[in-house]
Amino acid sequence: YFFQQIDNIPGPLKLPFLGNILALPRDGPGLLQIFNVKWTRAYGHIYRFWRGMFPIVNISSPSDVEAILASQVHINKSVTGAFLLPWLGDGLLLSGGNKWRKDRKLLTPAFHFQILDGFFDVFNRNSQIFVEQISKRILDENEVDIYPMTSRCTLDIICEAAMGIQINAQVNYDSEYINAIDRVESMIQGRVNSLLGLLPDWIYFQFTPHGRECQTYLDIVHSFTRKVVVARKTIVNQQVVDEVECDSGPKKRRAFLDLLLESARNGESDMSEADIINQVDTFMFEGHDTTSAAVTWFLYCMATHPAEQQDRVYEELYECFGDSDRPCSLEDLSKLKYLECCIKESLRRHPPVPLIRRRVNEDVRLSGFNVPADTSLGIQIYALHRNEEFFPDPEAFKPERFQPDQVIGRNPFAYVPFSAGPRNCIGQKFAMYEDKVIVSTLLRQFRFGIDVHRLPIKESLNMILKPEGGMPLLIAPRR
Ligand code: HEM
Repeated sequence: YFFQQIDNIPGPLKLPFLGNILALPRDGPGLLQIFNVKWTRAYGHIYRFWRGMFPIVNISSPSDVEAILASQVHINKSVTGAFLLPWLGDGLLLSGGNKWRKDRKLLTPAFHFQILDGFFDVFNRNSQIFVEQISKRILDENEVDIYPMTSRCTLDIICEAAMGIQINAQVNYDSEYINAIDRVESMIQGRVNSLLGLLPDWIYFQFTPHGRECQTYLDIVHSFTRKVVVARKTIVNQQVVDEVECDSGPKKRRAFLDLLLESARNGESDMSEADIINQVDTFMFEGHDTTSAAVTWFLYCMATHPAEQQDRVYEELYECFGDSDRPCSLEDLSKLKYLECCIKESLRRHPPVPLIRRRVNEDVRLSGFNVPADTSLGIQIYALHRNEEFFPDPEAFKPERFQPDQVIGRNPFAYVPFSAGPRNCIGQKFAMYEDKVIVSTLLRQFRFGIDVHRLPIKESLNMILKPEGGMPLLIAPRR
């Protein structure tokens, strides 16, 4: 019954046992094209393919996306999420059922509006260091690959804001952790879409060179996060907790990690040390790699549209800040309406999370097909955001699509860069504030351009949508 229902859904011809695995390209740009462009054009907004004997159904129409994301039933991750377990464990991103519900409830207060207000000094200080690093680099480099720099800036921010630890990755540039994360991500992606994905973990990690190399990088990542937890635990045990001024007077800023450590210490949660480390691995990854991709693609959009959109954003910033170098506040952000439209349009064209994975918990009808329980689903945000019915001329960068009058009446599930429904991004507000502070600080100081011979920069399908080969930009000081 299961196989028959799946094969009712259109999709590419499959081979016995191997399914379509041999048709999948090895490289990220190739994978992005085949899933989001080639197969979506050939078979429509719902299609199936076979990873060996395991079927995967990819969807990209707003009504199907709504049926899954808005549901309280289909909240578990698909079996392909299991490939991430050796890295992230069952932290918030991968856990399911009651564990996920309990953890989500515990962690939500760490991202409350009033708490986020207290992080502006962290956002501003690190953005300023970013400006200083760029200023140094442009003294003797024509082009600057901005991507590794944004990764270090966002890593510094998540470590300080959420973990309460300063690691100064922007200044001490050689970050073994960032390099290891890059390798782990692309090796996992390489495994999922190749014959290696058909091997169980114990064979893959012990007996294949690919698996052994991946394990080396996983060890680097885990030893880094363990150090972060140990360092913060020492501080929390000494009762040294940062204080910040909030509207309602001085308030304790409870770094996300403090919340985990304190609730475990006071017996308010049953989180073991291993559980805490899984959450830290999850938030360190989700909290820095996504925002760094968002900032990088935004700067790409500005660099490729210098005269119209970039100048208009600068004028808006100038109106708000004039010539001053003062830090950016929450109140300033509410005035930067055009900047917000540009950020949203950049998140549409280049969604940092291009694919969400779910397991269907009970039979569901999608686009007229019965999709049986236990099917692995891929929600293709990248293809969804390029649906011409909702976004005509989808490849064009048109920030006006997000002006209030244009948004009215648009299906809210046509645009979901932060996902939606009960398992939406817990860090959405944090990410938007951080993104706005970083890019507004950079654009107040520099004008961004790009050598036309570099165009287009290819997008690579990984867990995060990354620029293939980096993001070399031409950067000139404004003043
Ligand atoms: C522009 C930046 C960001 C984007 C585009 C983004 C996008 C997303 C998306 C699409 C999901 C759903 C993933 C899925 O269901 O598989 C998600 C989940 C999540 N995000 Fe983000 N994210 C961003 C920033 C952040 C930040 C800054 C944090 C932490 C501080 C964070 C933490 C998480 C966590 C923990 C989840 C899992 C939530 C759950 O399943 O309950 N994200 N994010």
